[in-house]
Amino acid sequence: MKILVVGAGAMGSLFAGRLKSQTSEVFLYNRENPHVEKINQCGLTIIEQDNKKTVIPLTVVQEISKDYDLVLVMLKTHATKTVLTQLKDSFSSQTLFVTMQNGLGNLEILAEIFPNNPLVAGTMGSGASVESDGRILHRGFGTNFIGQPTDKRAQEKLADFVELLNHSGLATELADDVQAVIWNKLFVNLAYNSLTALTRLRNGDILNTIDGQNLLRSIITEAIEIAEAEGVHVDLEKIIAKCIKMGQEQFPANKSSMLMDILHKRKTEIDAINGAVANLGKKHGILTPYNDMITGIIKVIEANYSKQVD
Ligand SMILES: NC(=O)C1=CN([C@@H]2O[C@H](COP(=O)(O)OP(=O)(O)OC[C@H]3O[C@@H](n4cnc5c(N)ncnc54)[C@H](OP(=O)(O)O)[C@@H]3O)[C@@H](O)[C@H]2O)C=CC1
Ligand SMILES: CC(C)(CO)C(=O)C(=O)O
Repeated sequence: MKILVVGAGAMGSLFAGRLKSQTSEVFLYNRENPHVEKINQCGLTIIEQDNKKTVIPLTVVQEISKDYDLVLVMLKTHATKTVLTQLKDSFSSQTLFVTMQNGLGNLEILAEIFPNNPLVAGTMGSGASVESDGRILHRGFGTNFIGQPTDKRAQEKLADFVELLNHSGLATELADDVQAVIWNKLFVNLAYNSLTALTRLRNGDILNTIDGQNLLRSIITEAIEIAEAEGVHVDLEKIIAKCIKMGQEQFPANKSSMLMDILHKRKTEIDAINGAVANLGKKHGILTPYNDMITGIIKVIEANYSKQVD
């Protein structure tokens, strides 16, 4: 099975690097940048949990041939439309697209670009950050989940893909209720991504203070009301306890993807995360003051990077 990972940042590098230990038929796509150049010259270095380094030969391509069986989308949500629209004609209608990006609306973006292809969404429990060009820190160790495509051939491809991920050490399960999976991951991102981006802390450090824990609780509580209004049923106390446990055990040392965007003065995924909850609140007539304020503050930061005072 020939696999293309689109987006060679933290997660694209991690997944492609791990898959490469199982199959030679994995490629990464990204526009040229210093991280990409370093991978092509020296291989990808993954710094693992025990700080052991693995160097994996990988190729990051800028040209795509038509014969990819499966495309794993590892872009930031706001880049998906632009990047995949540019590449649109490079794929056959049989290619299975898998998005495991954070936030709401990812499958819908793919469906707009590839209305005739098999598509499936999922979530990542893994976590990583690009530490320097060609080097990533692997610091998130939860389970990944992927829904089931309707198409029979796509189901077979996905089963092979999930097997490769599991053999590569990235624990991955197929999920029957992909909406529940997406919302469960959203609760995590609503709290950790926004709070780490605003405080410049690693995930686990949000939990060091009662104030941090209370903020996590307030942000998630608001979102649970929205989830219910969208037909997704969740138990408030169970979800909050689960999010805290994950922050303590699965990814405490990770620098969240939104923190990395803020540190590198890039656009964040706030619109697909806290902004999406705030928008759904408006749709359902439910107040979401915490998510509104967080979205507003992140947007003010994004719009004023060049004016920041050190
Ligand atoms: N990091 C983490 O721990 C986790 C992240 N996620 C999710 O995974 C997804 C990917 O995140 P992550 O890997 O952290 O993101 P990164 O920012 O590290 O990587 C994104 C990649 O997309 C590339 N890209 C963006 N725009 C373009 C473009 N126009 N053309 C070509 N390439 C482009 C970037 O290249 P360039 O640098 O040149 O712009 C970069 O290599 C996100 O949805 C995130 O929320 C989920 C779980 C954990
Ligand atoms: C789970 C978490 C918070 C790991 O850092 C993540 O999904 C992210 O950083 O985007």
